[in-house]
Amino acid sequence: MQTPTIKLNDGNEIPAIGFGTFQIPSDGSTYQAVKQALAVGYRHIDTAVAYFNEAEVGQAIKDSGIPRADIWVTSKLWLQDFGFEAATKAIDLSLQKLGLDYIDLYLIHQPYGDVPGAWRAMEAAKQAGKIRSIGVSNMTPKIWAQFVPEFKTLPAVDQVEFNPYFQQHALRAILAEHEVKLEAWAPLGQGNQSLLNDPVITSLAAKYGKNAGQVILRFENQEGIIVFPKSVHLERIKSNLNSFDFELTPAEMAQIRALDKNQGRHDPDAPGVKDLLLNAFDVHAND
Ligand SMILES: NC(=O)C1=CN([C@@H]2O[C@H](COP(=O)(O)OP(=O)(O)OC[C@H]3O[C@@H](n4cnc5c(N)ncnc54)[C@H](OP(=O)(O)O)[C@@H]3O)[C@@H](O)[C@H]2O)C=CC1
Ligand SMILES: O=C(O)C(=O)[C@@H](O)[C@H](O)C(=O)CO
Repeated sequence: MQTPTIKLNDGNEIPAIGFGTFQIPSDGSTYQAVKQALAVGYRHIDTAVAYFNEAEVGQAIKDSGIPRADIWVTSKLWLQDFGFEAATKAIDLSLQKLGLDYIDLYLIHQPYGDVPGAWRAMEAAKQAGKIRSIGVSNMTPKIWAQFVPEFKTLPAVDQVEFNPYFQQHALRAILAEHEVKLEAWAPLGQGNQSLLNDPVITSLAAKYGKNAGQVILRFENQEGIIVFPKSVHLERIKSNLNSFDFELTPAEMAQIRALDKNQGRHDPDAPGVKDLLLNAFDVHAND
């Protein structure tokens, strides 16, 4: 099954659904999950240097036998590598770990510190053909206003937390103005049971003969949002992808829109968040 694509503001077409790899360990599990995802039809993989699993992602892609041009690969620059020179080196290192000649989409993973220097390095890498599209992640309206007006190139995406309980209306208005696509991280609320068991979601699932995850992903897709749910279970890997063969009506979309609680698990504007993240993910710990 061919998955739909979404056109970015730089002209590239990204598969609307991909496979997320956060918290899948590098003990063979990432290799196995990505291999299974590709085998069942995913053509878009989301990874990051801070997930410590780029090498297994790259190996699974290589061993899949699928032509490189048919797979969209996203990776991300972590906080220790901001600034022009460090970012330039980090991009080459990610390419090396992935075993790829180019990355389709590369993101500023967390927007703190020398973001302008990192962005210039990403623009240069794009120019050099090492990256096809560049974007940002975890930019709130406040952080967007701090950095993006000075960027020479507009980001193609902002990858932020999004699910029916956290619909990011203020940010979406800004992104729409610039034709920047929203990518949803944690599109299933990281398995949030109250969301998955919400009566609005479960009643629609029963109506369409789908599961709750499929209804949530379909809602997000119909909102024009790019998703990449993560799972290490083959049945879920398959069912999450199989969420494009039914259509929610405008009234049903309105019902899910009404579930918004503007409630996320992560607040990028919170004081001290940069240090918390740096402590949690030290990408040079083993250098
Ligand atoms: N830019 C950023 O800062 C961030 C980016 N991301 C990216 O976004 C991706 C997706 O977000 P993620 O945080 O993984 O969260 P998701 O919303 O994709 O949820 C993943 C969790 O939900 C469970 N799950 C998967 N499918 C189903 C289903 N159909 N029904 C019920 N439970 C299900 C999984 O369990 P199991 O594996 O056991 O099936 C896992 O525990 C990440 O993997 C990563 O690539 C994520 C966080 C932050
Ligand atoms: O998973 C990611 O990509 C992250 O950046 C995480 O750090 C995420 O933002 C988080 O765990 C916040 O609490």
